[in-house]
Amino acid sequence: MIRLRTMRRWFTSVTVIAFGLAVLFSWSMIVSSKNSDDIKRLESHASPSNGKPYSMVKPTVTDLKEAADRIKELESRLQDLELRIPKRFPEVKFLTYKDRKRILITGGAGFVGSHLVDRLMMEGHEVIVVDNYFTGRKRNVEHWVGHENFELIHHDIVNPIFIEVDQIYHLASPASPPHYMYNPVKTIKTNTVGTINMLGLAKRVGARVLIASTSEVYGDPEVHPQPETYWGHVNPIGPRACYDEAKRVSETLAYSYNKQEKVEVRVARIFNTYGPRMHMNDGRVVSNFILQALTGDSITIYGSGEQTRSFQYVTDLVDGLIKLMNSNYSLPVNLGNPDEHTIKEFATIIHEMVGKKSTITHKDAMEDDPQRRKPDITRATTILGWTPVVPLEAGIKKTIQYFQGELQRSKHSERNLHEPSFYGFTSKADYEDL
Ligand SMILES: O=c1ccn([C@@H]2O[C@H](COP(=O)(O)OP(=O)(O)O[C@H]3OC[C@@H](O)[C@H](O)[C@H]3O)[C@@H](O)[C@H]2O)c(=O)[nH]1
Repeated sequence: MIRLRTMRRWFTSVTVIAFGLAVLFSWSMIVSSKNSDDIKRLESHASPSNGKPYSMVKPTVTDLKEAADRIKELESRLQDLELRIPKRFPEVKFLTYKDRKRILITGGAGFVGSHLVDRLMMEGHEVIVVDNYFTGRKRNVEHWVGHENFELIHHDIVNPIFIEVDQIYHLASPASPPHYMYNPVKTIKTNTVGTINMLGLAKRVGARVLIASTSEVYGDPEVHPQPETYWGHVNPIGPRACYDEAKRVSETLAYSYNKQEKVEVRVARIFNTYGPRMHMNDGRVVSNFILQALTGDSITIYGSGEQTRSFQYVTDLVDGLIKLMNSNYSLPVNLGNPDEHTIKEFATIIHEMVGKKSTITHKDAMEDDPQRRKPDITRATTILGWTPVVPLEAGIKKTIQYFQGELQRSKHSERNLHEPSFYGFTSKADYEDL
């Protein structure tokens, strides 16, 4: 597939260049034949066919000048066309055949998935993204489209897919409460039927699978902070159950395939994560508060604001996911930043950092909203040697800048919305900044 696309790109470029050259060639032929007719006439001192005197043939020089200008114009148009064809990609490492892996990322066009794509691509792996674009966007990965190590497949993993891969990061699922509650049955299908499809694929091709689970498997926890050994406190028929319970089943499926079919599994329990490429309509607290503060709307706290969350920046999560996938550890691992804040405090932080004159207001509490959440990351630290490194302030600063850009873009026309090709890309320099 990758070769076919590369060939198709080359074929298109060659066709465009050939077409341009053909236009140039025919133009110069017309001009030169016209010119040679005139020269012949000049040589034979004959009058032009319209019977005008010899002096009237002189404008051919002007014709030639016009032709030269026209050729220049065509050449520059051709250059413009050529410039559009070859694409500049972020720099990727070269890996030998032995070290390079074929990696499938379900939900790879989403917020977390696309950052993982960037890291794995830059490390020199072959990356295949499968996404149904329910919450993911092509725009998140468009800077890789056309790269020989990259493949983007529009597919819903609720239906089986057959491809040869070494590793599968199974990230596909809506993750924000309003999104997963929007179509609860679909959320359950994605995390159950979709997970079965991925585990089945892993079984057939001998791939290792990492399941993106969640802190929501702990429900409204009665143990604080939450270690992986805690079994959780989930309301099985509440509005969050479609996500919480489906993720719990997803974990159960992983360990059942491991036990019965010897599929190698990894389970990451992901805590609240934020950063660039979050959707403007994501609906989670980080994007809501930043957008409200930037636009001068009221910052809306659901309930008292005494509930707590611990926020991790997306690049820290990506580090943890890659470390976990490549470790020898198969039990669940919490990935989150233990820096805990009440939602009230968080509203004040955003309010101060954005520096606009929004007011902070309260709305009704969400049903079954977990009251305290903070990961115990002892396991990740001791087994993976992983700890989050991005401080809240640095991460929020980057996220504010990103949403400022999004607001600017949404003011522009639809055509401009698709212009920047390195959208939300975290370069090496950006990592050093954090
Ligand atoms: O505008 C808002 C949005 C949210 N909130 C509150 O902020 C807290 C965090 O809410 P979010 O919607 O960001 O995320 P939640 O913690 O409820 O769920 C998240 O948990 C971890 C991940 O697996 C998922 O991304 C998501 O399910 C909640 O207490 C919520 O009620 C507000 O006060 N105002």
